[in-house]
Amino acid sequence: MSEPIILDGKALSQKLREELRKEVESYVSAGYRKPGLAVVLVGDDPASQVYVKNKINACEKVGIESFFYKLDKSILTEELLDVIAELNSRDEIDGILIQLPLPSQIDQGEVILAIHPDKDVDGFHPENMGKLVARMEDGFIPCTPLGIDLLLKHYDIELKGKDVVIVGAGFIVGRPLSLLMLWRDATVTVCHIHTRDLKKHTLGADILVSATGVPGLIKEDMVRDGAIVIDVGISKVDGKIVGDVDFNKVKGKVSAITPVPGGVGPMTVTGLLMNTVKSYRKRIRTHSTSTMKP
Ligand SMILES: Nc1nc2c(c(=O)[nH]1)N[C@@H](CN(C=O)c1ccc(C(=O)N[C@@H](CCC(=O)O)C(=O)O)cc1)CN2
Repeated sequence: MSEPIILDGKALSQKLREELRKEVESYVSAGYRKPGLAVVLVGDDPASQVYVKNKINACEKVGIESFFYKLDKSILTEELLDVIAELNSRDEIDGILIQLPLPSQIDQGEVILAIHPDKDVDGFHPENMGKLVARMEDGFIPCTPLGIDLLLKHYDIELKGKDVVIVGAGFIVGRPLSLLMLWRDATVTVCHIHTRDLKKHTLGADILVSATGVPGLIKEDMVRDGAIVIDVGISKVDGKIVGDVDFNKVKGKVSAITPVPGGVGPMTVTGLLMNTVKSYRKRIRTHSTSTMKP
């Protein structure tokens, strides 16, 4: 097999973020306020701290103002709901991001329901998940599925009629991605912890997506010759960031593959920026008198 195409999420992110930066700049030059994103981190999980820092830095580069809330790990659901109610009511905030996972005493479902669907730039609120099912363009698509879709589109990878196999049925990636791939007219299989013969399914994939966080789960003999492999996993092994896919062996068999790092991860952050600007565009159109600079 010849060398695979490396699906470079870092390079595509740079291009898309530059386009967003120019768009934001044009609104601000026309007298509008900057877009605003509230970033809420509860507790001190080291990986979450890194992701939040990356998101805040990325916001700054495209001209989105971020409002950072660092809350104590012992905070109660009701206290977090109060913070969200305040963020829902603030005009200068277009998007609310609650970094997941939350500490175990917090009711994650209640928290997601409390975010106003128009500011739910993570796309996790049932109204936005419903819009994904209903194929309504005005909803927010969760950031990792959105990032994967943009990456596939950029590399002209056709989805219609393709067999897409997703390993991992989590709330953040696997489940919403399955809906998005259906929207794109793919034939979708979702494998999970109770799947009996994982290899039987993965070998049937034209496009294989793994989102489990189990390093090295996807081995060479589980991938069909010429398949496209999207690795969403991020784990640390011996101080190195690795994905779910045994990259060095699998890359010899496939036609295209995402690296870790530098593949889906940066596209997740780009998806968040795109959703925030999408919310901003809509909100400055509907509240243009109150959002114009004096
Ligand atoms: N509210 C949310 N919480 C979480 C989400 C989410 O979409 N919304 N997704 C994941 C983590 N995540 C975003 O928050 C995320 C993970 C990884 C990356 C990334 O850029 N990874 C880099 C490597 C970064 C490193 O140095 O560790 C890469 O792959 O190149 C961005 C975002 C869980 N929580």
